[in-house]
Parts: sequence; structure tokens; C-alpha cells
Amino acid sequence: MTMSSLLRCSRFTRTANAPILSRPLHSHINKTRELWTHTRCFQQWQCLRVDGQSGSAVMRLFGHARKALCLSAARGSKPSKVSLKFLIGPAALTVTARAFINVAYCQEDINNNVPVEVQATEKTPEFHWTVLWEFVRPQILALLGAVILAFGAALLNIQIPMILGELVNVVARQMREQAGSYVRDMRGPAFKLLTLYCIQGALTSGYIVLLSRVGERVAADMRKTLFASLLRQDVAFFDANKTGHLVNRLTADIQEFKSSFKLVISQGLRSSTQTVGCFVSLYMISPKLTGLTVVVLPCLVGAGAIIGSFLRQLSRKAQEQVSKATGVADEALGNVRTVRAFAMEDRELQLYSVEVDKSCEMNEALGSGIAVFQGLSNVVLNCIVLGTIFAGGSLMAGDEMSAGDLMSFLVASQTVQRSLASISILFGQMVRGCSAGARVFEYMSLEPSIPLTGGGRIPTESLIGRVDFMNINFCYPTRPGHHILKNLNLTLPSSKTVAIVGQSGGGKSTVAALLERFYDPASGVVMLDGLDIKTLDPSWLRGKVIGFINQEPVLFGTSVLENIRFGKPEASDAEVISAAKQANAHGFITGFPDGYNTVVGERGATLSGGQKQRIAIARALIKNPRILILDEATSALDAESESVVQEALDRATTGRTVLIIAHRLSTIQGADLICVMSNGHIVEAGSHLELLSKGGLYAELIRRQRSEGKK
Ligand SMILES: Nc1ncnc2c1ncn2[C@@H]1O[C@H](COP(=O)(O)OP(=O)(O)OP(=O)(O)O)[C@@H](O)[C@H]1O
Repeated sequence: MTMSSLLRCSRFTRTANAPILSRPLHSHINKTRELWTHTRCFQQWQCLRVDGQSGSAVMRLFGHARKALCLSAARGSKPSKVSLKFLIGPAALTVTARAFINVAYCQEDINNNVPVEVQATEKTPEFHWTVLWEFVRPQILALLGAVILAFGAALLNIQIPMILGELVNVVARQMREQAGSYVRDMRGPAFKLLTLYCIQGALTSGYIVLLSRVGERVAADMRKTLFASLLRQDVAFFDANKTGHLVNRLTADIQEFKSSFKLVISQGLRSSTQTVGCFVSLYMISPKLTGLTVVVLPCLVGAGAIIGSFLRQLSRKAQEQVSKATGVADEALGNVRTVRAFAMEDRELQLYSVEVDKSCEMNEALGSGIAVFQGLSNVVLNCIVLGTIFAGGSLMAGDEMSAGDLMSFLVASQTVQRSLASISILFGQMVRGCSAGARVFEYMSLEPSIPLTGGGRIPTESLIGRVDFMNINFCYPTRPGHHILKNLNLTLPSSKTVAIVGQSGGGKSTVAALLERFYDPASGVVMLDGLDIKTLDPSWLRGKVIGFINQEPVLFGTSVLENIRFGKPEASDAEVISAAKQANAHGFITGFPDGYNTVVGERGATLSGGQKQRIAIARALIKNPRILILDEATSALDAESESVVQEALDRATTGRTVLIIAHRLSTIQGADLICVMSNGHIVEAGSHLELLSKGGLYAELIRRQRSEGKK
């Protein structure tokens, strides 16, 4: 979009019930509008209601609008309309903005703390033919072949009623004249008809084979491209989108698109060719009867289409209800241990039953609707046949038509009916296919603000491993008004252990997330060996430099060997075993009947917490990271497992830069530096003894934990 078109479409309108704006405010908004058009963020603004706001309040309002849009962009949606209700002082102000989002604004500094209520209406994703073309292009020859074969089959279908008519004429002549050989007269048209049937069958199989090849390959390419795009997205994107919703796009949406694509090409082409062709045939057989058909048929097909669309709506709702019920079952079965632990089986069953009963009711209603529709269609179709015979018979009586012509007319008009009905169904299918395709394309074109790769790398031999957090301010993109880190300054000296402590929810893990570059700070820099990590290759940083072990290690449902090798795919078996030994895991792994080939179950469900944690440590150690982050690595374990894991961790931290995030202060007393976090920044730093002697917040935390321990 050019700057001039942006300026053209930028406008403010006052709605009927909006109070008259004061002059200074008007000019202020105009200035702001200029600002926005220049930042290329907005396509159109509509200021609906402004009650006695000061200029600066309006400026803040625009700031919030921008943040809301950034938030939506981080969630992966591009809203066309965002309604914001701001409560600034006593007055309320409502603005509706039509937005053209520039995703780059996700990283804007977010510093305002005005209470804000945001409702974002998600824009329906758009279907882009150019994107589809990119997927179809490699299959174009097969697709053209399919189109030609389908067209050929449709042309043959048009011939069939005429030849049937010829056959009936032979029979009628035989009955009338009783002369000549029946078999000889029938042979010609019968042979012709048989040949047509065979060719038509061959063409039909041909185009179905080609189309399913095209459809499957296009769908496979789409799946791979969408999955690659999803894997590339920012962590913030996954904060904002449910996994089930994303998986649905990869599975159900692509499936729906593929079915529609195949159906629209094969049936659409066939039905439209047949409709046109058979209409020509009808006209050639009997212009009078065709005139009658032209009046009656569209009315009936139109009525059928209306009822059909009602039934489709009903079917969509029933399907939604089925997936709702599936969602309940999915959640319960996926969290079966929690359900069992709370003895909630009956409640889950009840929830599921309610949803299943609703879906049953809807499907029953749908079934009744379909039954009525089918019954009516049968009556109507038979009436059409009756009407055609009636009208055709009177034409035959007047010698304007032969019996064969009437037969041809009947078959051709039935073909037209079927084709028109299938076109009306296909239209709905096409709409559904396009919206499924649009949902798939939406995430394909989404560019992450933090790329996966690209940027500099520090050679391993010169990597020191010093980390500096300088003046960091940060809010999570999903909660723009909630400031987690405020002017945080922290240094992790090379080969030293730094522990961060502080109240729960204070932002300790957020510091680790910024070092991993899961998010970028709103302002300030994170430096590795004096280089801004934004200039370094994120995949190198995460894959080679930093080892991350957190409270709830997630393992993949494969073998122990593969899980450890996840840290370094090229590692030999000997390296895996050595990492397992360092992590105190070799003993229990070799105790399993299948040793390193033991499959650990979904998310490592067949292992104990301590065993999972030690495999996670081995997975982190196998890449020999310069920096190790231990985020509450032992807090989920019992005392016995904790001591085994702690022993592994103590061994792992030697010679590395280590950042420990801990609740239990007893585990970090040996750290070189302990930093106490409060209110988003570091308020105290020093060794355990120094901090104790100061008698500040750390001493208070120690005192509290000791008294809790005693209780
Ligand atoms: N992905 C996220 N999106 C939005 N807010 C988040 C996200 N992760 C954490 N938060 C919020 O950020 C704040 C800091 O969370 P963080 O996990 O950094 O705290 P913490 O100090 O490590 O807490 P704890 O000691 O309980 O683990 C919390 O208020 C939390 O609700």
C-alpha cells in the first residue's frame, strides 16, 4: 500500500451520537493521524466518541491502540477492527480503529500503565489465489491432464441421452412397423452407447487418479510449509494461540481444503459442462419443452439450494458440537492423572455426556431435515418426469416429437437437474474450502519478529561466556500493560554461578527467557561477551551456547538415547553415554531391560520426576554449553531425588557460566553471587554471607523459609 493511498483512506468521522469535539482536541487528533499514517500502521481510524479528553490523554489512547494491535499481531491475527475502552480519569473514551498492522511494532516500548480494556475483533483470514498458485504450480501438468479428462467425460455424458433416444426410436420403430431385424437395427446405437460408457469410465478413472495425486501433493506441501512456518514463530505467538487450534489448521483445515479443491475441480467442471451441453441438447430436441423446463427447473433447484444451505448450517453446528465434545474428552484423557488424583471421573463423564447429548440432538434434527428434504426431492423429481412425459406426450401426439426424443429429453433434463444441484452444493463447498485455505495461508505468511537463524557467531575458542543485562524493560506481548522487568541490570561473570531469588511471579524466569532470546526486551540490551544477542545467530545461541534445564523437563515419547541426543543430533552413542554418566543417569538407564533403547512414553510419563530431570540434564550437557540456566531444576523433586540431581548439577556447573533461579534458598548458598529481585529489578546482590549480614530482603526471605520449614 502506497503512502498516498494510506493518506487517502485515513479519516476521522464523528457518529451521530458523538458529542461535538472541542477545537484543540480536533487538531490534536489530526496531528496524531498524521503520525499514524507516517508510521504506516493504520489504514483507517474512526473516532466514535470522545468525552472531554485532554490532548495528552488522546495521545496515550493512540499509544494503547497501537499496543493492542501489536498484541493481536503477536497472537498472529491481523484484526480489521479493534475496539478500545479507556478509563482515563473520570471520563471514558471509545475508539474504533480499522487497522493495517505492521508486525514490526510488536517490539515497541510499552511503558504506559493506564487501565485498559481491549476487545479485538479478529479479521477473517483472506484467501490468496497467488499463494494457492505457488502450491499448484509444481502439479500443473497433472492438473491440466485431470481437467482435460474431466472435460472429456462431461462431453461424453452429454452424448449419452441422444444415443439413448436413438435406441428408443429403434424399439418404437420395431413395435410400429414390425419390419427389419431388431438386432441389426439395435447393434449400431447399442455398440456406440457401450463404447461411450467404456470411454467415459476410463476418462473418469483417469481424472480421479490425477486429481487425487494433485490434491495429496498440494496438501502435503501445504502441511510441510505451514508446519515449518509454525515452528519459526515467536514464543509469544504460542503464548497467544492454543496448540489444539494450531494442530487443527494442520489437520482438519488442510483436509477440508483438499477435499473441496478436488471436488470443485472434478465435479464443478463436469457439472457446468454438462449443464451447458445438456441444455443445448434439450433445445435441439424440443425448444418448446426446453422453454417450460427453463421456467420450472431453476425455481426447484433454487428452493433445493435454500433448504440445502439450511441443512448445511445445521450440519456445521452439529460438527462443531461434536468437536466440542471431543475437546472435553481430549482434555480429560490428556490429563487423566490429574482427573484421577482429584477423583473427577464422574464430573468429566457428566461434562462429556452433556456435550454428547447436545450433539446427538443436533444430529437427530439434521437427520430429520435430510429425511424431509430427500422425501420432497423424490416427489418433486418424479413430478418433473411426469410433467415432462405429460407435456412431451402432447407434443408427440401433435407429431412434434418422437418417443426417442422424449427419452433423450428426459435423460438430459435429469442430467441438468443433477448438475445444477451439484453446482449449488459445490458452491457451499467452495466457500468452506476457501475459508479453510485462508486459515491455512494466514499462518504461512506470518513472519516472526525473532528469526530462527542468521547473525554472528563467536568462535568456540574465544567464547568467554559473560552475560550482561543492561537497563532491561520488558512486558510479555500477551500482556502489554503488565511490566515484568523494570530497568533491570545484571551481570553473569564468565565461569561463575549467579543465583536469582525473589518472590514468586517476580520475573526470575523471565530473565532466563530473555537470555534464551525467547522474547526481545522492550528496551535495553542483553549482551554476550560484549555483543548484543540480537546480532547473534539465535539457533547457535540456543543450540550450542546455552543449556537450559527447568522445573518440568519435557521429554519426547521416544527412546532415552534419542531424548539425550536431542541436545546434539550428531552425537555418537559414546557421547550420549558420557553425558548420561555426568548427569547421574547412566545407572538407572542401564537398569532398564532395554537400557538406552527404553521408550519413555508420552512426555516421559513412564519415568520418575528425578529420572526425567537427569535425562534432561544429560540432554543439556551433551551440547557442552558455555552457559547453563537452571530454572528451579530441583524444586519439583523429593529430598532423595533432589540430592542425586543436585549432585549431577554440581558436577555440570563446574567451569561454566551458570544462572540459577531458585525458590529454595538452601540450594544456592554456594553461588558466587546471589541477586535478589523485587519489583522487576535487582535490589540486593552479594554472597550469601554478605547478604545475610546486611539484614535486608534476602535475610528476610531466609528467615521466612526457615520458619516455614519448621512448621
Ligand atoms: N508467557 C507469558 N505470558 C504472559 N505473562 C507471563 C508469561 N510468563 C510469565 N508471565 C507473567 O510474568 C510474571 C513473571 O513470571 P516469571 O515466570 O518470570 O516469575 P518467577 O519469578 O520466575 O516466578 P516463580 O518463582 O513462581 O517461578 C508473572 O506475573 C507471570 O504471570
